[in-house]
Amino acid sequence: MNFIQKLEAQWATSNSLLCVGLDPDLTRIPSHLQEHAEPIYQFCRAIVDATHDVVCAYKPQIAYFAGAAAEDQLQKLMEYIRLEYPHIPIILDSKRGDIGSTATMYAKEAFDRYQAHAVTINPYMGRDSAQPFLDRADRGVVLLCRTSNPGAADLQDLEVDGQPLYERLASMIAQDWNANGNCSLVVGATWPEQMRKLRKIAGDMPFLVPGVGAQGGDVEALVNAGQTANGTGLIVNSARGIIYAGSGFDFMQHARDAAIETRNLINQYRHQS
Ligand SMILES: O=C(O)c1cc(=O)[nH]c(=O)n1[C@@H]1O[C@H](COP(=O)(O)O)[C@@H](O)[C@H]1O
Repeated sequence: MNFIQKLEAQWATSNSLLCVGLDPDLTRIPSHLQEHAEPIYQFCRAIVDATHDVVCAYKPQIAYFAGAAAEDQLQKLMEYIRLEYPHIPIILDSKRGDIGSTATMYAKEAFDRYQAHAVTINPYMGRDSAQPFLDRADRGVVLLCRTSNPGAADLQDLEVDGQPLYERLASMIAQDWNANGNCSLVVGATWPEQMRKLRKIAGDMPFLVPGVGAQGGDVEALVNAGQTANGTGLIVNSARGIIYAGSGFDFMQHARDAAIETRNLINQYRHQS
């Protein structure tokens, strides 16, 4: 089963388009976990156990692990999820992008070392920088297109022959780079208008949509703009809004409640398949 098939199966069985972002900041992890030998792993594992039946995917962000010299805890977490919840796709968020020979090593890192089902990459270095990832037909390649941050327009909206660069990129990916059918696009929740146009360009290609919760994206607007005809097509990511919903001994329950609330809000605006 390739990444897209796995995602489609999980969309259907979970009835959820919610992806919980695993961005474990040591300064925000509940104090009772701080003394543990592996606080980041313990925190993320508890969040996963509390939300596994509410999500379509998990997205660990590598910087939160690498910045704390805790890549071993990321590896352990990925193993845990694969073993306990093998049906849930894991998208490793590492936004890699480099010349082909180095990109080959980054693909190895994501798909062989961490055994991620999919990885985020930055495609703005061009096709050859994405190729080592695209060649792994069984894995997903999630390419930055129109990002959620306030500065997204600075470069991504520059016009090329009268069309914004991010739209050109989306067409290129849909018509050419997606030969193995393993591509998805990152489209920020904060830009529903742009998302609507991208949905027309990209057909049913899945969109990873960060920016709800802490970044304030409008769930109704994004679901209306980005869902496909069967009411799927979206991996709606929220990290801080869910994982830090509570900070005491019962942080898992608060995370679960926040995840259920976000899933239900998303579902409210979905077409019925
Ligand atoms: O690739 C991403 O996941 C990503 C792309 C983007 O355009 N904006 C964005 O926020 N992200 C990531 O999505 C997560 C958002 O986290 P919260 O704002 O806490 O929900 C972070 O891990 C970001 O690195």
